[in-house]
Amino acid sequence: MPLTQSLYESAEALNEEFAAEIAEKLAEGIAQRGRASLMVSGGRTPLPLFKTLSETDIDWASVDVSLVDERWVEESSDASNTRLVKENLLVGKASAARFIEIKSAEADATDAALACESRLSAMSQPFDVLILGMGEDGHTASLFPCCEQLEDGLAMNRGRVCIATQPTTAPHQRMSLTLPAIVASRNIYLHLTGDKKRQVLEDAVANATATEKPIVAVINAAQVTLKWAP
Ligand SMILES: O=C(O)C(O)[C@@H](O)[C@H](O)[C@H](O)COP(=O)(O)O
Repeated sequence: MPLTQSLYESAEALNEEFAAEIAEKLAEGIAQRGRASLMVSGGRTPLPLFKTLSETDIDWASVDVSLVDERWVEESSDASNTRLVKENLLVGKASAARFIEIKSAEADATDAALACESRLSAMSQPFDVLILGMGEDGHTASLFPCCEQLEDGLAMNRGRVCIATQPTTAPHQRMSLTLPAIVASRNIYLHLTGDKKRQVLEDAVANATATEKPIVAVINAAQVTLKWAP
């Protein structure tokens, strides 16, 4: 599948145009199906986009928001993607959106995966807009090249929407959407900033297998739009 590339001169330009495009796709979903779904990634890259989106005119009361992946930590932790989203996206105009929690009280995310799938099933699926990030090791969502659960995460025929993963090269157990749940989404974006990540992506697409660099699994299976700025 081809990777559509939207390259911007600055992160500010990217945020403005990307937020407007997300607004348009969510409005389409609401017009056609009554509600729309927005799946976001955590990490540092989306922070300025969250701020722009939170002030964008969208019928937020008709939007369900959740996470592509979560670190299995308390919401009070700085590493919590839930906290990041609640403090930076679900504020201002976007505070009217409904947030579907990925994290729950179980100590081990493995014991929480089926209940998490059931909460996500309340959202309009396939997801209208899904935004991925990527690590410099080629992981996306919490599908890490090093994790034992990668085969399960990439399997297209096991009927799973999310699984627990345990990276060995990054902290925290995770909950992650699986490849089939990601690639079923209506509009899939890969949001990257900086030359280094663009180089990692180019090298991965040219030279790596899906298990070596899981971002390749997504690009091979779906139409993905890269949103990149320096
Ligand atoms: O919770 C997470 O860790 C993610 O959702 C993860 O997949 C992230 O998108 C990449 O690790 C990039 O992270 P940065 O944006 O911080 O570089």
